[in-house]
Amino acid sequence: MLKTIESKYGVVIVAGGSGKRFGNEIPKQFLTLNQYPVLMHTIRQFSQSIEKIEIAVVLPENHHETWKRLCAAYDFNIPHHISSGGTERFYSVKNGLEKIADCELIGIHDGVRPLTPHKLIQQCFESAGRHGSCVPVMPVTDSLRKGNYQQNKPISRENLYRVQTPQVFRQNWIIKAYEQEFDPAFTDDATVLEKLGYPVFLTDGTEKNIKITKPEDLNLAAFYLKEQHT
Ligand SMILES: Nc1ccn([C@@H]2O[C@H](COP(=O)(O)OP(=O)(O)OP(=O)(O)O)[C@@H](O)[C@H]2O)c(=O)n1
Ligand SMILES: C[C@](O)(CO)[C@H](O)COP(=O)(O)O
Repeated sequence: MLKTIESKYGVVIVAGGSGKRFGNEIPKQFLTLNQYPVLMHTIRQFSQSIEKIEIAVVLPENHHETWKRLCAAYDFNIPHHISSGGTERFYSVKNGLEKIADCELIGIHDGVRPLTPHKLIQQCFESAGRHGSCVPVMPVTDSLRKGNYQQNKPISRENLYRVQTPQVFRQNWIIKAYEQEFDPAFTDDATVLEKLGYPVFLTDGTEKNIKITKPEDLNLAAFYLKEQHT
């Protein structure tokens, strides 16, 4: 557990999406993974990593009742604020940020990354405390080609990274960044921050920090959890 002493840390956990690529009627963040809904695993990882962390959870507008029912059914009582998702992840993050009071650092995390290790969460907050921002990444390991099936060419994978969350920032930087107009080039929070010229510091992520995007990812997450307990 990272003890925050006088500093205050917060996290916005975005779970306001509908999960089109997963293709299930109930969005993937509410599906069961090893006895608990995905989103409960995610929230628990943060509450167990950082002492007294303030948590804001963003849910689809039409699923507040679903979440209320799940919290009651699972006796889930980790304190958290709730807000509603927007049409883009950008707007969901913006809504979540409004719920977090004054603090030094804010993390932003995908609700569908339920296996983020405590150590990685702590590493991102510690590093953002030193550098102002911190984003976990994994080096690309496959060979890469750019183009289409008929015409394509190899491109170097040197210095290319896959980006994960939690992405952690000084609160005043990220609040200011999210005051910008939405830009389709905003694919994560680091892209929002750096449009204002703030530096993005990287740290090593982990393969286990998977994002549940398609049904096979839920199976992989279950496999990782089983492995952890054997
Ligand atoms: N308007 C949105 C879109 C996404 N998210 C959240 O951002 C995280 C990463 O997004 P992704 O995996 O793309 O989730 P979905 O948008 O739900 O999936 P899809 O793109 O397949 O529809 C998820 O926790 C998702 O709930 C959100 O809060 N609000
Ligand atoms: C924020 C993110 O998880 C970093 O990899 C990713 O950009 C989310 O992308 P998605 O297209 O919304 O899944």
